[in-house]
Amino acid sequence: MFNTLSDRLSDSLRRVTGKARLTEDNIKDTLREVRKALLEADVALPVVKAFVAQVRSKALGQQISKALNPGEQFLKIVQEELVSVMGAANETLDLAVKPPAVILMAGLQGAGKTTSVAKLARYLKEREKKKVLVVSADVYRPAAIKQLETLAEEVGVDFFPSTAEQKPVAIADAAIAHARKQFADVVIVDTAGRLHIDDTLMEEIQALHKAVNPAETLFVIDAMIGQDAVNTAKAFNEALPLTGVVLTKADGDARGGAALSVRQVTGKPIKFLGTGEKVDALEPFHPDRIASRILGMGDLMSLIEQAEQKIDKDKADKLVKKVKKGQRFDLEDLRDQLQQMQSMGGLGSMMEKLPGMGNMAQLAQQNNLTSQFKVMETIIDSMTPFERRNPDLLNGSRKRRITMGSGTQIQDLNRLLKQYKQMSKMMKKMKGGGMNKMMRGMGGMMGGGGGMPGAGGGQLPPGFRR
Ligand SMILES: Nc1nc2c(ncn2[C@@H]2O[C@H](COP(=O)(O)OP(=O)(O)OP(=O)(O)O)[C@@H](O)[C@H]2O)c(=O)[nH]1
Repeated sequence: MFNTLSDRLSDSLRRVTGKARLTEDNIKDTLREVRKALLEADVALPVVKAFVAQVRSKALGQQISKALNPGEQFLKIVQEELVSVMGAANETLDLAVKPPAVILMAGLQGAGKTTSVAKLARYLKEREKKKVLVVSADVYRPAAIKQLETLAEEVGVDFFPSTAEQKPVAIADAAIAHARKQFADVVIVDTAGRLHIDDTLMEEIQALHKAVNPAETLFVIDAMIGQDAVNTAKAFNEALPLTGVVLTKADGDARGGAALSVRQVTGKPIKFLGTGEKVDALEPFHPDRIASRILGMGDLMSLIEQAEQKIDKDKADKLVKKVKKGQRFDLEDLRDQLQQMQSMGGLGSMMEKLPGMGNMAQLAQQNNLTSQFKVMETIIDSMTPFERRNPDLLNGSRKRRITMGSGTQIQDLNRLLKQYKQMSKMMKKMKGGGMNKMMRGMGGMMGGGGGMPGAGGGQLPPGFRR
C-alpha cells in the first residue's frame, strides 16, 4: 500500500544524507519533497501541514547526536513523527467487560465490514482463544446475512441467524441473549452499510449502539477511497463513540494516506489492517512497524510473527534435518516450500516487510511471481510420488503426461526442473554448517531453528530473474 509514499520519502530523505549539520537551508528542499510525497499519498492537508511543521521544528532544535549523522538523524525524526501521527503505541481491543463483550462494526457499503467481521472472529478465536458468535443486523441485504453465515462456517465460529423481516435492535438483543446462554466471550455485530452517509443509517446504528452497549465500536474503512476516507471517518466519528478503526484493502494500490489521516482526524486509533480478501488477511496495526515500512526499513517483526504462525514447523524441521544430513532435496520439498510461501500471503507481501525490499515486492507483483509459483505447484501435483522423489528419471513420455495432466507446456516443466536443480545444488552447499549460518543471517526468523530457506529469507529461489 505504501509503495509510492515509501519511494518518494526515501528519495527526498536521501538529499540530507552527507550534510554536516541540519540547517534551515539544507532541510528546506527535503521538507518540500516530504510535503509533496505526503500530499500525493492522499494524506489530508491539515495533517501534512502539521507533520511538516513538527519535523522542521524538531530537526532544527535537535542537538546533534554523536551516534547519528545528520541524515540519519533527520530520518529518525521523520520516523518518530510518522509513528506519532498514526498513534504512539499499538492499541489492541479492550474486551475486559462482563462477557459477552460486544463488538459493533460500522462503515459504508463495500468497505469490507462483513469480511472484517469474519477476519476478526477468526483472529479472536485463534489468537486469543475466545468463543465468538457473529450476527448480521443488515436487514436490507439478505445476501449479506448469507455471506456472513458462509464466512462464519469457514472460520469455524458460531453464527446467529437473522432475517430481513426483523428489526436490527431485536436481532442484536436476541444474539446477545443467546451468546450469554452459550457462554460466548465475544459477539461481533455486523451492520448495514449504505452507499453514502445518510441520517437514517446513522440513526439506526446509533439506536443499535445504545441497545448493545458495545465494548468496542469499530469503524471499517476502505484504504482505497483516498481523501474521502477523512470525511467518512469524521461523519461516523461524530455519530458514534468509535473506539477504533479497521483499515481494509491495505494490500491494494491505495496510496496509504488514509492510514496517516484517520487517526489525526478522528483521534481514534487504527487497530487492524485488512491485507487481502482471505479470512486470515488481518494484521494488528503497529504504528512503529508501519512507519518503518513506509520509510523502506522493512517490518521484520510482523514477518517473524507471521512466520511463527504460518510455517508448518514439523515440515520445516524435517527439511532442515534433511539438508544437514546431506540428503537429497526433492520436488516434494520444493512443493512444501511453495505452499508455505503462499500461506504467508505470497512473495510480494513478504518482501514488503523486508528492509530495502519494498521495491522488490512491486517487482514480484508485476512479474506475477505468485502465479508462476502456482504453475510450479500444479506441475508437481501432476507427478507421481515416485517422480517427485526422483526428478532425474523424468523422460520424454513422463514429461508429456505431466504437462498434459497439469495443462502446462513442456517449457514450464523444464523451467521448473532447472530451478529445482539450482536449488538442490544450493541445498548441498548448505550441508553441515552452511544452514546454521544462513539461519543466523536471517536473524533467527523462523524461531527455534526451523525454517525454510526459500520462504523465510524472502529470497527468490535461485533461477528466478528479478
Ligand atoms: N483486497 C482486499 N479486499 C477486501 C479486503 N476486505 C474486504 N475486501 C473485499 O471487499 C469486498 C467488499 O467486502 P464486504 O465485506 O462484502 O463489504 P461490506 O462492507 O460488508 O459491504 P456490505 O455488506 O455491502 O455493506 C469483498 O469483495 C471483499 O472480498 C481487504 O483487506 N483486501
